[in-house]
Amino acid sequence: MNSTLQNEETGNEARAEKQMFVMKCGGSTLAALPESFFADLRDLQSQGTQPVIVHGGGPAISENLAKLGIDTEFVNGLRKTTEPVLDVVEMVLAGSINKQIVRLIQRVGGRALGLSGVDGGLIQAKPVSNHAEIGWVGDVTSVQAEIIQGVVQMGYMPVIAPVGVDASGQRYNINADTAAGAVASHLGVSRMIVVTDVPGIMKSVNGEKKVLPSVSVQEIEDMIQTGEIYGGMIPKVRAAIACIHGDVREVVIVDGSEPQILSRVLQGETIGTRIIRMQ
Ligand SMILES: Nc1ncnc2c1ncn2[C@@H]1O[C@H](COP(=O)(O)OP(=O)(O)O)[C@@H](O)[C@H]1O
Ligand SMILES: CC(=O)N[C@@H](CCC(=O)OP(=O)(O)O)C(=O)O
Repeated sequence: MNSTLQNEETGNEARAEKQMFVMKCGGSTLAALPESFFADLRDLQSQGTQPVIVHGGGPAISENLAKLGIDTEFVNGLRKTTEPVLDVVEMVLAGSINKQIVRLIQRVGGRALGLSGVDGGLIQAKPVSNHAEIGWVGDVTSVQAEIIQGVVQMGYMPVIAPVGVDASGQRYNINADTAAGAVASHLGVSRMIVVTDVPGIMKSVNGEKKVLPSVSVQEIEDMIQTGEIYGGMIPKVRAAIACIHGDVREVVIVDGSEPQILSRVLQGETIGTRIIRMQ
């Protein structure tokens, strides 16, 4: 191949990657997301700003475990995952929730392709350090970014369920915020948008709850210490801190019920909470 052409193609590929962003949506929000949210995703896709979706589904997992009479427990925000729990996690995340999101995108005319971290070995994982205590919960060791790039090049929006796998074929339950942060880092996107059920990180100021427009890593650590950041917000901020060290410039936490929230964030509107890398 002539070298100018090769450079042009490499340049095009690099530009295409820059135009991707990772969007994580949590189980707490999924049911409440309006049709316009999916229309916004479709419009971004058709305009060439490619969304890569990583989703959760914690409440649906808990509901199904309860129906089956399987006890469930969280340790520091992570679900204790025994073998029977792992079966339900995979069934719900890679099955019903993943397909529900794909259908919602297709219903508004978007093109989506669902896959879990097991498919093609997309999300490689290893046991967390406290494996003996919490079972088959995984930490991400690597992400096969070329699978995501290939899906995008075929014209589909990847919709990824956070189930990981290792070389021996063992499955792992991975917190969706953690998985999304790892996907963002390995893809080298500049932005991750975390869609949840609150308008951002909130703090009480003179007895009034306010959304913080931006927070530093130190402020986050302080707010975890004081208990102002707790529960499901902890894995989000931890994933944000872990991923803003690489190519990722910012992580934005927003409320999915706000109209056209993704486009507005991508256009630079001051909305939600931005966790920005300090240079
Ligand atoms: N400082 C904070 N600001 C806003 N929400 C917080 C804060 N600390 C904890 N939270 C909790 O985090 C929740 C979002 O996490 P979670 O329920 O796990 O959502 P998701 O399903 O989107 O991952 C909020 O509904 C709120 O209860
Ligand atoms: C290890 C672990 O806790 N995994 C999560 C995976 C789903 C998830 O993270 O869903 P949300 O984004 O809706 O919370 C779980 O089992 O609930």
